[in-house]
Amino acid sequence: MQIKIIIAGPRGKMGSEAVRMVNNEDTFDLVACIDRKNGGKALKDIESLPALDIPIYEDPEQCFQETDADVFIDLTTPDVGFEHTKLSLLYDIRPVVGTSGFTQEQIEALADLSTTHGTGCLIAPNFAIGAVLMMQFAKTAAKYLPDVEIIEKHHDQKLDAPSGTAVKTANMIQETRQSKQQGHPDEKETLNGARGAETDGIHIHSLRLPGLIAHQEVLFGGPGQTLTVKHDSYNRASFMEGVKLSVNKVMESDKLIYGLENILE
Ligand SMILES: NC(=O)C1=CN([C@@H]2O[C@H](COP(=O)(O)OP(=O)(O)OC[C@H]3O[C@@H](n4cnc5c(N)ncnc54)[C@H](OP(=O)(O)O)[C@@H]3O)[C@@H](O)[C@H]2O)C=CC1
Ligand SMILES: O=C(O)C1=N[C@H](C(=O)O)C[C@H](O)C1
Repeated sequence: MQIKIIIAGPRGKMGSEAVRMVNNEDTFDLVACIDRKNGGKALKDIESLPALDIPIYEDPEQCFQETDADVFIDLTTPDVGFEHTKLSLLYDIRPVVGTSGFTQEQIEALADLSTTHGTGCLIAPNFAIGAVLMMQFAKTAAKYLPDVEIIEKHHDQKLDAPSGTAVKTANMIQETRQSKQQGHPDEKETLNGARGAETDGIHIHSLRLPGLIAHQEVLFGGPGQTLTVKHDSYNRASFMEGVKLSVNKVMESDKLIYGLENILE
């Protein structure tokens, strides 16, 4: 069976990689794109993209209304991605969302909409299989070594901090770790932010530098020992196996799935 796909953000770093991946998959058909143009070149003039003989929409609602599609892939920005995903569910087109930076409330709202419509939806904070394994190993380690800090490092064009991966890692750690405040009870920051962001006592430090792609270390400490679980993405192709798997799996789902670990066999 052919899976008909819409992509939003086709000229972006991830979106352009997804366009190439979909074009190279025999069972996937790219049927439309949502692209705001943003005063830049037309999609057809972007050398790194394959020739696209499909409708390109600026208005997402018009795209969902007029396009016969099975799956919608969003790789845009947090605010826009949330609106796109809502609309896609309203039109019963299954979203696969890589866009990060959604709040917990937004994810819950999308889960409700997905269930009400019986339309599958997959939100993956990280599509790289290695990153998912890193999160799972961290979840296991936290059971035995509950003192943990997360360092995530990304390219300097990233809009959201902390990364979706870091937030998801903290959530997964909370599933096995007893709630605790870490560090000295009397510790004080002499420079605001020195101890990073904090959720349930877990500190998250976000680094942004040119040259980086997507990297994370989860550090655990116990008496006389530390353990580091680390993952690096060196290019955006690292995410594409996960996008492929998500497109196939969302076709079989009638509710929202949050995290690639829930579809890995
Ligand atoms: N889940 C995962 O594994 C991964 C997730 N991500 C996430 O994916 C998202 C995209 O990342 P990345 O590709 O690096 O970012 P880019 O900035 O390269 O791409 C984002 C694209 O979204 C487009 N866009 C912005 N606003 C709109 C709009 N109103 N309508 C249509 N398109 C719009 C931009 O268009 P324009 O060019 O005109 O500004 C741009 O092309 C981010 O949220 C990132 O965190 C990234 C990597 C992996
Ligand atoms: O913006 C990125 O690049 C990435 N964003 C995702 C996140 O916020 O975790 C996934 C990956 O880290 C790359």
